[in-house]
Amino acid sequence: MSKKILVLAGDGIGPEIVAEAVKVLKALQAEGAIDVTLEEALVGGAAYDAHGDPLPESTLAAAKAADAVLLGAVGGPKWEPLHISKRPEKGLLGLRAGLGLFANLRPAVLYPQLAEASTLKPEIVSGLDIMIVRELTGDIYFGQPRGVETLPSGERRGINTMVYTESEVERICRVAFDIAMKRGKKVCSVDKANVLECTEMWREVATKTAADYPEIELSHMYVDNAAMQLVRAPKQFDVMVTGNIFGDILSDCAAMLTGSIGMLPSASLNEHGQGMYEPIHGSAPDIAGKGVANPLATILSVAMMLRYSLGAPEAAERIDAAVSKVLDQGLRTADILSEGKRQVGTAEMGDAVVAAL
Ligand SMILES: NC(=O)C1=CN([C@@H]2O[C@H](COP(=O)(O)OP(=O)(O)OC[C@H]3O[C@@H](n4cnc5c(N)ncnc54)[C@H](O)[C@@H]3O)[C@@H](O)[C@H]2O)C=CC1
Ligand SMILES: CC(C)CC(=O)C(=O)O
Ligand SMILES: [Mg+2]
Repeated sequence: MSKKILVLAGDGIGPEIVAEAVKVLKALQAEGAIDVTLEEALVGGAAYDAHGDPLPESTLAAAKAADAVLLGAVGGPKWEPLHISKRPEKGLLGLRAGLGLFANLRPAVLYPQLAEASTLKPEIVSGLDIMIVRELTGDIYFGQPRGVETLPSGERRGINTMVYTESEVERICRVAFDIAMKRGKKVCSVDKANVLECTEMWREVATKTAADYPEIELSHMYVDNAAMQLVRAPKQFDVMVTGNIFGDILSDCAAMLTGSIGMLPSASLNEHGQGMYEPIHGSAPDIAGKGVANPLATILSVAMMLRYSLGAPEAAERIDAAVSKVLDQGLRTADILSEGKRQVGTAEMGDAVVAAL
């Protein structure tokens, strides 16, 4: 039975990097390694331009009907003047909420070939393999009340609210504990329990949930310390579990441990195993249209898709191996270029991965 993949290229570098990931999918399809049907739709700024809505009903319906969604990125300066309800980012958040994608998995792995591309000393990052588990449908990104009001004095007041229920915290912690059971059995829960009551509850629920996982070594860390520790000694971490906004920030921070944000894939899963797969970076308007963006995070997101949602682990392994092989060949996009390596553009990097499958 052919698996349906909805392809949402989005804005900025999104179409460029998604085109390379689609090349990989089509190559595997052509040799019969996978059986997938690709459908395209608009999301983000591209959808707003065409339909006046960053997440048209037709796109959300197609996403709900798909076995998996591949998303490039959304956003850009063109749409920044829009009311926030029409911003491209609302399309992305609407997909996450609409599909119930509460569990965002962000692996930060340093390929040995990129040790010199990291801004940190090789001995600090070599062998790095962290999984950041980010809760994706709660927190201040979705909390109410929110917005900007005008006070009687005439000045404006902006408000956003960090909100979590015990069940939302328990649910994401169980995802993290289950993942850790297949890794190093260590979970660091990141919060700001010394200031924010919401995350004080987070810490209590994480501790309570861990009682069901006696083999898991659970620790807790305040988010400011966690950001520093990620740079100081990142290999102390196995699995990190945290809320939406802290996970957003810490995963970009972790990106630089791997050499570039252009290397980090992600999987966003709901309770039914359906997922949306996207690089953790954005639409990179500063390099959009130049053909220089690194497509590897998006290609590695396809490997996560094949592993987590499409039941094709062998094909996923082939993609991971092909990426490693291309790096062994010395090919580098500008963001991961180092002395003695050959610079290639987005399309050439995608072609090289296809040839290495
Ligand atoms: N999932 C999504 O769709 C996300 C969307 N955004 C949106 O993207 C737009 C730009 O946001 P920024 O803060 O600039 O973040 P960004 O992640 O797009 O770019 C940050 C920096 O990383 C570089 N970069 C990102 N991806 C790269 C790649 N694959 N290869 C080489 N270099 C890469 C960019 O050139 C830029 O210098 C905004 O509209 C923002 O809202 C931001 C984050 C995630
Ligand atoms: C619109 C943003 C929440 C996207 C983002 O920064 C992310 O998901 O990492
Ligand atoms: Mg982010």
